[in-house]
Formats: sequence, structure tokens, C-alpha cells
Amino acid sequence: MVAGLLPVMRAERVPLEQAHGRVLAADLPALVALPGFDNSAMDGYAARAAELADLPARLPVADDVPAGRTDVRPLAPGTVQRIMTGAPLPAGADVIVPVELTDAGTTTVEIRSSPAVGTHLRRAGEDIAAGTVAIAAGTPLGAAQLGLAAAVGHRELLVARRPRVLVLSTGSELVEPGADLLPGQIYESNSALLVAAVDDAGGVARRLHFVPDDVDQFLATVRAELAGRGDDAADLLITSGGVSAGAYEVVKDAFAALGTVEFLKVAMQPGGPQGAGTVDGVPVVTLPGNPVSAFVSFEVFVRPALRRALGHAAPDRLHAPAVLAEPLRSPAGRRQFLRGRYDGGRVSQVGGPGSHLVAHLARANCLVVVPEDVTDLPAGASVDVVLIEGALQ
Ligand SMILES: Nc1nc2c(c(=O)[nH]1)N[C@H]1C(S)=C(S)[C@@H](COP(=O)(O)OP(=O)(O)OC[C@H]3O[C@@H](n4cnc5c(N)ncnc54)[C@H](O)[C@@H]3O)O[C@H]1N2
Ligand code: MOO
Repeated sequence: MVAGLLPVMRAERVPLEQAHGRVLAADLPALVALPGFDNSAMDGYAARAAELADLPARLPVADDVPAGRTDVRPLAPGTVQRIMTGAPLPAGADVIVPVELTDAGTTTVEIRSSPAVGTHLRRAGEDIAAGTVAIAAGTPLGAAQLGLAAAVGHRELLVARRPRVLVLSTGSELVEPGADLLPGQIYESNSALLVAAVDDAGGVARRLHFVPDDVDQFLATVRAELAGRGDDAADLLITSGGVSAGAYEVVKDAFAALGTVEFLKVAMQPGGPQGAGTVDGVPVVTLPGNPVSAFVSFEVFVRPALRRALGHAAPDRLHAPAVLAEPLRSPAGRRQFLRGRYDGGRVSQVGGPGSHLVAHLARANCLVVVPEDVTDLPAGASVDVVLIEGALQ
């Protein structure tokens, strides 16, 4: 339901230094081969291996080749050239003798031992050939990918535009963190959680000032924000709270009346009560208010949708089989996403199933998935865990 709400984002060109964390929108060709030319992997002497059969040998040093030299001369028979790591290999040389195996001479050099022919040479194109695809469309751009993009000659990259997401929390009990609390009030935390989760998924979030449980005020706030603002228009609205069965379910009451948002109960825990649809043509997802429910619902429904919209080659989180460190129980009929800590193939549950346990959530690095029909698992049982650490997974 949520997956189909968002269209694929259009592409935009950004400078390399702004591309970190973005998703590549088109295959990126290598403008040059890597390495671009045969070069030395060591500081030492470029030589002809056949001339080093009898060692030690003393040979004239015909030239000095630092990295960056552009006029390297062929290696004259009976000579060596002093050469630095990354410097172009003189034509005719077929081995690099590391300086440690010599007396480091600069006019003549004594070579005491030599590696086999072909050693310490880096061959043109052995990493990637010019004209081939260096990075495939749909790849998230991390440190290694940005390094490669620069290495093959790109200053700018075509990336998917980041989906713009509005985040709106509802609830009359909510107070801005840092302010004083009256009895019965709590600090508003879902918008901080969801803004970061959107950012992590590759979107860009704007937090709207949260609103009390008043249907008219809520609708007015939402409609004013969603009213078309050209390039600034939202691609998605995420609300939290006000969707269950209580007497003051502001989100449900306001949106159900529009007829364009569907509310339902999903057979999962946390994250049972959900809603999705459009409001004034803008995709909307209404997450439950319990912080862990909001987090898990985002993980299960919104994150994959955002990443699909970004053209991500792998929209889903990495998951792995894990051995349960302790037994666990789970209610029948609902898929459980328990919080866990995964390491080295084993997983321990962190806290209980309660969807208010945000401190426990913050110590978890995975969600332990317990299928609908499983109610008891002994220690040592194998479970599937979804790894929730790492923005670029
Ligand atoms: N009679 C029923 N009651 C409830 C049901 C049900 O099916 N029948 N479902 C429960 C489940 S499951 C969930 S999840 C919650 C979802 O409720 P809402 O989406 O309506 O959320 P609220 O009632 O507004 O809040 C729930 C809980 O979370 C706290 N909260 C809400 N927003 C925030 C925020 N921005 N920052 C921090 N904490 C927040 C709120 O204070 C409540 O404690 O309903 C169950 N009830
Ligand atoms: O389904 Mo609710 O989301 O557990 O607490």
C-alpha cells in the first residue's frame, strides 16, 4: 500500500562533495582506466629482471622518476631508473626492486636481491577499464564510491532527488523537549526519531510543529503545509499518533472523513494500527504514536518505499539468520518485530515487546522477526534479524 504511493524521484546533478549518501541515478562510466598507466607499486628502482640474474650487481641510475613525472624515458639497457610509488613505469622495465633491497644509490646503485620479473608493477586498467561502468545506477554513494567517482574523473554526479517528507506529530500530551512538564505530559519524541529515520533512508525531512488532538486545527495545519509550493512541495507526509481506537483519534477522524486515506490493522506488533493514502494529492502515511511502533512501522513500510523512490538497487535492510541466546515467546497471529542485539551470529532480546520501550529500542541494533504462527522459541533456535544500524546499508 505504502510502496505504491511514491513515484520514482527525478534525477539532479550535484557536485561530488554534496553526493555523500545520495543514490546514483544513472550508470557512471569510467572516464579513464584505473590505473591509467603502468606504474610502480613501490619506491625503488625500475629494472630489467634479466639483467639481475647475478647479484649483487652495481648499475648506473639513468634517471629519477617521481610520481607525477610526465616525460619518462625508456629504460636504456644496462641501467636502472630510480622510481617512486605511483610513478609511470619506463618502457622496457619489467620489475621494481624496492629500495630496501639496495644501497639506495642515486648515481649508481647496488642491488643485493631482486623480486621475480613482474613484481611490484601495477598494470594499466587492472582495476577498471576506461568506458566501462564504474558505479551502477541505484548504488548508494559512500566513501568508497565517492573515491572511485573522483578517481575515474567525475566532478559532478547524477543522483536521485531526495524525497521531501513532512513529519507531523499529534497529541495533546506532548511538550517540546527542554520545557517544563505538567503531570500527565510527556516530551514529544517521535518527530526527532522520524526526521532522523527519513534522513537515514535518503529523504529530507521537515518537522512541522506538532498539533494537539483537535481535528479542525490538525486538518488546517496539514492542508496549509500540503498546498502546492512548486519545487518545495512535499512528496510525503508522515504523521504519528491518533490512529487507534480511542475517543480522540485526531488523524483518523480528520483523514477518514476525506475518504482518500485507508485505516486498517496490520497483523504485526508493534505497528498494528496504520493508515495510508493521499491528502490533497500528496501521499500520506499515518504511523501509530507509540515511539517503538512509529519506528518499526517506518522501518517496515516507509523506509523501503523511500528507497524504492530513490531508485535504490537494494531498498530493503540487510537481514541475517541468528541463533537466539535466550528463549522467547510471541503472541499468535501477529508478526513480532522484537528489539535485539546481534553480534557474531547470535542475538539477545533487548527489553520486552512493549511499544513504549524507547530506551530499549535505542540499545538495539536489530529487529528480531518472529513469524505470525510461532509462539515459543527455545534458546538456540534460528531466527531472522533485520539489521537496523548503518545508514548506507
Ligand atoms: N482500545 C485500543 N487501544 C489501543 C489499540 C487498540 O487496538 N485498541 N491499539 C494500541 C496500539 S497497538 C497502539 S500502537 C496505539 C496507537 O495509538 P495512536 O496511534 O492513536 O497513538 P496515541 O494514542 O496518540 O499515542 C500512543 C502512545 O504514544 C505516545 N506518543 C504519541 N505521540 C508521541 C510523540 N510524538 N512523542 C512521544 N510519544 C508519543 C502517547 O503519549 C501514547 O502513550 O494505541 C494502542 N491503543
Ligand atoms: O501495534 Mo502497537 O503499534 O504495538 O503498540
